[in-house]
Amino acid sequence: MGLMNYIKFCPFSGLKSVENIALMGEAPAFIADDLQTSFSNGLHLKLNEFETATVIGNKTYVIGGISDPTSTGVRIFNKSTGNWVIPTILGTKPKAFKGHSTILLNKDRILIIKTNSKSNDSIWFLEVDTQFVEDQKKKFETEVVAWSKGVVGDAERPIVISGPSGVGKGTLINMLMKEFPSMFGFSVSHTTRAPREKEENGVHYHFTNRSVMEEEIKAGKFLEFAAVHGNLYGTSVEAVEVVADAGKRCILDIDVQGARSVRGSSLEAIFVFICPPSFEELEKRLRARGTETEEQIQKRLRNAKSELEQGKSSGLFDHVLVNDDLEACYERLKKILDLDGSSDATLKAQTKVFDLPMELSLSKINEKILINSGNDDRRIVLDLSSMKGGAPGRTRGLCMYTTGN
Ligand SMILES: Nc1nc2c(ncn2[C@@H]2O[C@H](COP(=O)(O)OP(=O)(O)O)[C@@H](O)[C@H]2O)c(=O)[nH]1
Ligand SMILES: Nc1ncnc2c1ncn2[C@@H]1O[C@H](COP(=O)(O)OP(=O)(O)O)[C@@H](O)[C@H]1O
Repeated sequence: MGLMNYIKFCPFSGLKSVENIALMGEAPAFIADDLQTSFSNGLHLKLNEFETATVIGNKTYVIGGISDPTSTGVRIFNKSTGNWVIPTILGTKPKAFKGHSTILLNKDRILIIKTNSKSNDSIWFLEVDTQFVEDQKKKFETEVVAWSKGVVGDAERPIVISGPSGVGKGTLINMLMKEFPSMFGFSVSHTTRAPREKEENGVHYHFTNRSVMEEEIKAGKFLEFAAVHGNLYGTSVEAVEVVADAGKRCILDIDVQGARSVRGSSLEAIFVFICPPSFEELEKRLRARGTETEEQIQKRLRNAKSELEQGKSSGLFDHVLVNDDLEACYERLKKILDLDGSSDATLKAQTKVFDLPMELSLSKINEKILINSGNDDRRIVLDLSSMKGGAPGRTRGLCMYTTGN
């Protein structure tokens, strides 16, 4: 068997069946960092190169093979049934990586630190028993795990803007993006409605068709979705993550149903509802925009009545703004977002990026993870005390710094 190493565990009576399974693999094996943890489970699993095993109760989560695009990258060995399970994997998984170390947090998520990586792409969480994962297990009726990327720095809360068609949401969002280009990023939704003349695919919306979007919804690609004015609209997990990746604060222009779904998610957004000064003024703006047919305008106006009722009375929104005079409304919006008097230059995030070592080991002291490098005196600390968010979005509020040389 040459290179074949085993992670060896106390030879309990259940060992035999597990050993058979372990022998099925062909690739050279590798001893995981969390050997000690695995020992306590009484198992005898063979791991492939670059795989790690983390034990939670009766289940051993084997993470790795992520450099192989055909692999799902996560498999679970259930000690009580003696079976391997390939789970449904949600969230955006990390791009191909090889070496990594893992440590278990609160029995509900595994922290994964990639070796030989940049600090801004080194921290990942595999959620195995969080509220989100539990909800999805009921929905999919399978084992479910969910990836969430760890984001260093106290990323500002995303902003959800809702309001009836023609009230001025897009206009206000454009003003924010223009004045604070490095601070805000727009969550580009998917929609089945036809593009308007000046709309660009991938910029204003990802234009798609209903059957494709329904498939993607089933596959768990969307953070939320809703049928609005006869079309499907939805925010993909990726739309929000792209903005977070760019270090920006995410703005979502979504309807009241979508706002309700986001309220129930881990996104921890600020919810703003925009109202017109009157129904007549709303109708005037919608007609003046000239982007809809008469029939579509009538439908939007009918829907506006219930949207306005829900927006004002549901308690869903943190702030309700009347868009009477545009400039005055914009100033009030900036005040809500703590932007009055701030310039874009001073707001630009300055998070220092550094390299993580080729080899590393992890230990945990209270809310701090110590990342020890094999070769140098440098010690990297990951502080989880302000951790928030999580799958299907990012895990935010992390702090990572180096000590020593
Ligand atoms: N739930 C949900 N609503 C969305 C999304 N994207 C856009 N909407 C809402 O869909 C409605 C119609 O949008 P649109 O067709 O662009 O028309 P407009 O509001 O008149 O500019 C608006 O209330 C948007 O806020 C989304 O991803 N999810
Ligand atoms: N405060 C305002 N006063 C007058 N017209 C406005 C105001 N805000 C927006 N508009 C105009 O109303 C129309 C609808 O605005 P838009 O931003 O497209 O609305 P929404 O995105 O909410 O559907 C646009 O032609 C826009 O220029």
